[in-house]
Parts: sequence; structure tokens; C-alpha cells
Amino acid sequence: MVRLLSVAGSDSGGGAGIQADLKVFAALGVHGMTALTALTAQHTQGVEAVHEVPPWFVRAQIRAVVGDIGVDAVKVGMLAAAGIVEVVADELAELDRPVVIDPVMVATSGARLLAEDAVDALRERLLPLATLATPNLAEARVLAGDLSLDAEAAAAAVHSLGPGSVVVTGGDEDGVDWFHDASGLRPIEGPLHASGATHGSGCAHSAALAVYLAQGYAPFDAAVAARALAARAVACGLEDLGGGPGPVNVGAAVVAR
Ligand SMILES: Nc1ncnc2c1ncn2[C@@H]1O[C@H](COP(=O)(O)OP(=O)(O)OP(=O)(O)O)[C@@H](O)[C@H]1O
Ligand SMILES: Cc1ncc(CO)c(N)n1
Repeated sequence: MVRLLSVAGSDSGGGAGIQADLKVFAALGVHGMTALTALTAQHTQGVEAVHEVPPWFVRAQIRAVVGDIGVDAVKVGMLAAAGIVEVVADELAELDRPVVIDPVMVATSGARLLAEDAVDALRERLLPLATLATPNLAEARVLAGDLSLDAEAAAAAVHSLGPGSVVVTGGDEDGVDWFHDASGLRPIEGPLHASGATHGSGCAHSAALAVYLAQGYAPFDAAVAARALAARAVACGLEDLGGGPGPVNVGAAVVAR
């Protein structure tokens, strides 16, 4: 049994965060485990409140599962605070496993999911530990420190910060994901679905990437497969749920393969 660990926040609305990750893990037939970093009181229209988990307890959750069950790959999502970034970096540095870092910063609704003073720690401590990093264009620009970059330039700039490879996702732009590794830049193209159900697309994408890396896919092949799964999850998304962008539907996406 392939064992996945998600280090991420809880979305009470069940669309993003840990809830999306566990749905992906179950749908792809792997064993999912979690280290919660924060609880959000959240729905499709926004984030009402955030309750951070103390860094020592994030560390305790990671150590608990690594020590007994073992981990084949890790997906990192919302980290909330600099102290949490530091302990996650400490623990991942000890773990010789593929790591996907989704540098979650701001929810689609505009709520901050990472404190502004935690961006430097994310860039300097965590990104160099990533097998693959999956910023969207806005996150890639912040990490690169240049808000005027286009997706191709942003992918190159984030790659130079130390991850093995980078995918700048294009869901909010044109649907083209830009992959950059040591051999350069490649587009990952596919349909852009006109769906009102995109909540959790980025979480589902990075969780699927971690599964495919654990199963031995090369990073580019994993990124192609994860883009296809995330796109189908958007196409099958639950548009009628809630008053905002509805949750992606990962289970239906896997059945539709
Ligand atoms: N409307 C869409 N049609 C097809 N694919 C999509 C669509 N929206 C997003 N995707 C795909 O989903 C994956 C996640 O990308 P996206 O840019 O949505 O991440 P994100 O902005 O981090 O998501 P989130 O809204 O969860 O923060 C990418 O592979 C992207 O191409
Ligand atoms: C908990 C959580 N993680 C990530 C995102 C980004 O989609 C979100 N909205 N909520």
C-alpha cells in the first residue's frame, strides 16, 4: 500500500485543503494521512476564521505517522505561519521522500492563508526541499519577488530558488501549466473548462502529483497526469453547491478516466 502524508489546513466546506487531499488519496487507491496546520471556517464564498495549530503539534503529527506507518511521499499545502513553515522544513529535511510543495498564500476569495512574514521562510527553507513546487501565477510572482513576470518567466524564476522542478498552474489564466526543471521549460496543455466549480483545484492537483511521484512517475509525467485529473475534477465539479465557486469533484473525475 502506497502511503501519502498531507501537511495542510482543513477546509470546513470540504472542497480544498486536507479534505480535497484525502478524497484524491482515496480515489487513487492509496493510504492517506494528515498533519493539520490550521483549521479554517470556510465555505464556497470565503474564509470566516482561521485557527492555527501550534508548531510543536504539527511536528508531533508528522513524527507520529512517519515513525509508525511510514510515508512514501508528502504533499504540503496551507502552512499559515512562519513557525509552522520552520518545523515542517525541519521534519522534511530528515525524510528522504518525494515532496510536493503547493505554496498556498491567498484563497480565491482573498483571505490570507499564509502570514506575510512567513513568505521568506517558505522561499528559503521549504522550496529547496521540494521535488516539485506547484505555485499558481500569483504565488509564483510573490516567490520570485517580481509581480510583473509572465508564467514562463515566473516558472524559471521559481525553479532558480531550488526545487527539483516547478509547475506554474494556469487555472486562473489560460489553463496552460508551465513545467520547468533542470532541462528547461515545457508547456502542459489541455482543455480549460468553463465551470463554476474550481474550489480545491490546486489542492487536488498537488495531492495527485504526490501520489504519482510515490508511484514512481517522473516529475513531468506526474504533472501531465495531475493536470488531466484536476481538469476533469473541475469539469465534473459541483457547481450548485454553495453561493460561490463550488467544490471540484475528484471521485467523479477518477471514474471518468
Ligand atoms: N477551468 C479549468 N479547466 C481545466 N483545468 C483547470 C481549470 N482550472 C484549473 N485547472 C487545472 O487545475 C490545476 C490547478 O490549477 P489552479 O491554477 O486552479 O490552482 P490554484 O490556483 O492553486 O487552485 P486553488 O483555487 O485551489 O488555490 C492545474 O493543472 C490547472 O491547469
Ligand atoms: C485549507 C485550505 N487550503 C488551501 C486552500 C486553497 O485553495 C483553501 N482555500 N483552503
